Amino acid sequence: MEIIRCPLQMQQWSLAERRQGRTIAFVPTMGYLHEGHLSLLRAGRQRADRLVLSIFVNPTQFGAGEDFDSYPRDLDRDSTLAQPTGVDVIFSPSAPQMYPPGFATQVHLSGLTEGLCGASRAGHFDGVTTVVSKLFGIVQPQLALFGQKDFQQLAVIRQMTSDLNLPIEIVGMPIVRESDGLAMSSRNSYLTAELRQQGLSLSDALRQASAAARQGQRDAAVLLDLVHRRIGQEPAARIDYCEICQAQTLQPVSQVDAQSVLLLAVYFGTTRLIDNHLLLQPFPA
Ligand SMILES: Nc1ncnc2c1ncn2[C@@H]1O[C@H](COP(=O)(O)OP(=O)(O)OP(=O)(O)O)[C@@H](O)[C@H]1O
Ligand SMILES: CC(C)(CO)[C@@H](O)C(=O)[O-]
Ligand code: BAL
Repeated sequence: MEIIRCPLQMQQWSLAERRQGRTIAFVPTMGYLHEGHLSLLRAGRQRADRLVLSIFVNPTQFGAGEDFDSYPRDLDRDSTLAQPTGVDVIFSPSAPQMYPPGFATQVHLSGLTEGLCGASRAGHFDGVTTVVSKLFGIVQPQLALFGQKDFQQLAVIRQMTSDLNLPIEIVGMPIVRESDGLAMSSRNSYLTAELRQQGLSLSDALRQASAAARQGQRDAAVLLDLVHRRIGQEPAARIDYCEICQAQTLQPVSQVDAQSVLLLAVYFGTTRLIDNHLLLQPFPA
């Protein structure tokens, strides 16, 4: 496994592999790896000849006052975790290598980016679409894998890839959870034991709403009320958003059907956690 820091060197590596007729799968991350990331890597390993992981805490997708400075970073730890999955290259550039003086381009997607995380994190998705466009240009993958935990991000990347005619297959992967249901996230490392316990209310609320929907309750307002009441039991919880949306358009719905997804973002103290579930699918045990 090689660690490459220079974008040009990464691109040359990829172009050489492609000239040899080899396919490249790509998993973009911000590092501090957990089983969610590793599941993407294992799936990528099975689907292509070469596997590239990027680790880059992208400053442009963090707003003022967000956790860019405190975001966990540990490349040695990440290398140790990534190696057994069969990663060929970890691409880990610095911010000045990605955004040298004079950098002036922004990729902006309208519509899908406007609600949910886009509404509460101004400029976030411009940062994501711009950096992912750059990473795609540098890594030159045929395939890129993203987690459904970042449901809106996956929808945005799919549309961007289609709108820009990028010859890259976007693969969405299921949410990996801890045994008690908490969705894995690098940000879980911020939580005290007490806040982590309260954070379980996210998956618990999704589970309860899914059970109610599958038992026949299709009124979105009733299901959202159930979620508010469950999360409201936690003293440190502050709901950022709680919406039931159509999975492709991300527009709110009033009646639940097979395409309805319940999306949550909740602060526990200063830590913001996200989670979601397609309501009529059984919630994982
Ligand atoms: N629990 C998970 N299951 C599946 N995929 C995940 C999970 N958590 C993150 N991913 C995916 O890993 C990729 C990289 O995400 P990122 O590095 O931001 O990790 P994260 O743990 O979500 O961090 P954060 O704390 O920023 O939410 C994204 O495609 C994301 O959807
Ligand atoms: C896709 C991504 C790596 C872009 O910085 C990031 O948003 C993430 O980790 O989900
Ligand atoms: N997983 C999305 C990256 C972010 O929160 O900025």
